[in-house]
Amino acid sequence: MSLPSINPTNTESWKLLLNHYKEIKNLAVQDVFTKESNRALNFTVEWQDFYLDYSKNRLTGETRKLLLDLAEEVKLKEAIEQQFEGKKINETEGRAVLHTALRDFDTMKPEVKSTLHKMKLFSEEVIDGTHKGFTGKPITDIVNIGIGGSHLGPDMVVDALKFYGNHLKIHFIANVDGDHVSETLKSLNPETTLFIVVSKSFTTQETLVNAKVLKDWFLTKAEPQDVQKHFVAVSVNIAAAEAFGISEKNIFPMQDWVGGRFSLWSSVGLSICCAVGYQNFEELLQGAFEMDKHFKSAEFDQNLPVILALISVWYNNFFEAETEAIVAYSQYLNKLVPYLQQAIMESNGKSTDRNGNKINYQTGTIVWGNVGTNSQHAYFQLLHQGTKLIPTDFIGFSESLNGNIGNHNILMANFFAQTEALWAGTYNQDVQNSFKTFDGCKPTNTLLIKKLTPKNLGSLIALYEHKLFAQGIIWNIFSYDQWGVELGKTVAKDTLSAIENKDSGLMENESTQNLIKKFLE
Ligand SMILES: O=P(O)(O)OC[C@H]1O[C@H](O)[C@H](O)[C@@H](O)[C@@H]1O
Repeated sequence: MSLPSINPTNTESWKLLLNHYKEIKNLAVQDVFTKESNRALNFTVEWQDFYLDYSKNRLTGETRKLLLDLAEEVKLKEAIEQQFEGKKINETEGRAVLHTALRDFDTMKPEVKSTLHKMKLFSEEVIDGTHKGFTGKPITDIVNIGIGGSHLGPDMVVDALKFYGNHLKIHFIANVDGDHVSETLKSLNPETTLFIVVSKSFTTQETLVNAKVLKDWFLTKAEPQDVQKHFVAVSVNIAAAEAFGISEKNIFPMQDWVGGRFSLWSSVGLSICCAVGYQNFEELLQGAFEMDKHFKSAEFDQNLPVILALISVWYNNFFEAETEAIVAYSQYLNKLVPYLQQAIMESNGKSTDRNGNKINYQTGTIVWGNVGTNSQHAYFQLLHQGTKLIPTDFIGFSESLNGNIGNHNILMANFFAQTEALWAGTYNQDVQNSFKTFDGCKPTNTLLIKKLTPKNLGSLIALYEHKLFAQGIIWNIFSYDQWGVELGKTVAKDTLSAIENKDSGLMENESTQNLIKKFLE
């Protein structure tokens, strides 16, 4: 059974939404809070430690109803079921999409269970010092070598859960930039460093090149037989990892039904496990599992990922907003946006529909942002008074982790103040100075979460995973392939031969030829 393929613009609800949009697009809706009783509570969803207030949006009860109808008409419910049932919904690659199976503690697949067990035993030995380096010293540093999904997820989570961390220092090498590799090596001692080579395919150029550079560096101080104590791999491609010189017992398997950008829950999360301990890693998974159950079973009008997806479609396809910002008021979530950029933009950056036809409406949004309050002093001017509409998600936590209540109160005062200022602007105020006039009506979703725990982080990540999937279904695209990335990789092989052979003529394009010539000078 394949995913339903329905052009959203042909649905009845889309047509009604178009008319409805015309009616409300120019309304200054700031005063909905005085006009509608219980506006805030009517547009709020409370679930476990999460409180989503989406009342500061340019939508009414009618908008919500029509958007919910749209979700029904494109058969979102059926699509969700197909994903969780393991149907091959990644049709262009003929694969199921089951990152949710990695955290399904009710019916865990045996291969998932055994990999988790292997991760637990290994990480415990590294943390407690039982696992020794080639000179008998315990491990102090871990280097995760991987790129894209084999880097962004672990890097983000290790940083986000720093509070729960132990003595191990985790480093990440993704870029093939040799300067970065050299800078990282400066602080490392081969006797006490563990390298985790993470590549689902074990064919990614950057990762294989970096892994070889690091192995060569290691072998300047150690003997070939010492490699097994210092190099482990995470991959679907066991044979390629073995060919690199890592023995099977040191390879942590993963499955092809786990997409790279959704793989932090798999053995790709080994560096997370080592950084915060297996128990915290399992809680991260538990949090995601809770969100999975919510996504699967909650009515759409109470369903966090579905609500966020529909609001985003409303701005993207009707208001023609091209981008959306995500601003987390927690320094621990410094790397959330780069992580979400891959998850969201690699998934929904598509212009062919599920029937293989060119699409004539907008799909994937451009996602950007940073942490608050830093963002306020950088680009918030554009949110407040620029000409573009930029719907923004605000993510904040009621409790801080280290105390320091004074700072936390100020942080959160800014968090609340911004959504209010963006919404209200100077509406209804007698401002004589046009430069100091703020239109307001700038939409925001506020996600207030009790505390940054591993479990809540797991739920938060899964929330965005499901949001992007729901959007992909509405847009009638395949969210789980990434053919666009492949072309660049192929061309890079040609440019590398042009560079290595010192022959810019190997390239067809005149501009590229000239640039390579200049580079070779
Ligand atoms: O894990 P690997 O096979 O090395 O792949 C790493 C990355 O490669 C490409 O960039 C893909 O587009 C990503 O989705 C993937 O995460």
